[in-house]
Amino acid sequence: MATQKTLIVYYSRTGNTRAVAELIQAKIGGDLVQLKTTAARPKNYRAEVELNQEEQENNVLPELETKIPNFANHNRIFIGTPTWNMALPQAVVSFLKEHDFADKTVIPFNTNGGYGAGSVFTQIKREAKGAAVLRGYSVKGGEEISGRLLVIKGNKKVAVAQEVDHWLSAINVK
Ligand SMILES: Cc1cc2nc3c(=O)[nH]c(=O)nc-3n(C[C@H](O)[C@H](O)[C@H](O)COP(=O)(O)O)c2cc1C
Repeated sequence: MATQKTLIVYYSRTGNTRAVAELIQAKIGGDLVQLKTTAARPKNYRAEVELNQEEQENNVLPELETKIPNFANHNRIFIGTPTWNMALPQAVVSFLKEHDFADKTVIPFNTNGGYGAGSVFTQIKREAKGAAVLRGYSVKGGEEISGRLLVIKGNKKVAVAQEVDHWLSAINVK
């Protein structure tokens, strides 16, 4: 079997999805990349909720500042994303549309405010054309709406690390 070159790409506003990405990297290695948009996002939560909804409704694809020059060299791509308005943040849609996933293995993961992954896994599956998309992992992260930002830390982080281990074993990813 060809050697696996792993990329762990994630989008994260308040650090929860990043925390999961780091747990995955600690477990199996790989290159860790945070997606950032060229234009600064609103700092204010309500303003981000509104801008995001507008972008989703109008299929706006925010330009990404993050470029991954050696993307083609990776055959295994983890994609981490929060749920925004029960769907993907449009920056993650930009990333999916900008890259060629043919013959790659894609492994999605998600954090959310308690309402679940929404459509993020089905959207990733739809956009990552030609990829084998493995079963994703989803966990409750922050609730910025109630002022809870980064919660995947301390004991919760230990528990999430165990769940990540079980998930990776179950999908046979080493
Ligand atoms: C713009 C925006 C929209 C959100 N929409 C949802 C939602 O529809 N459902 C949900 O469960 N959580 C929602 N959340 C909460 C995030 O999914 C949750 O806090 C997640 O852990 C944030 O990940 P991060 O810390 O990596 O940014 C939303 C957060 C933001 C900022």
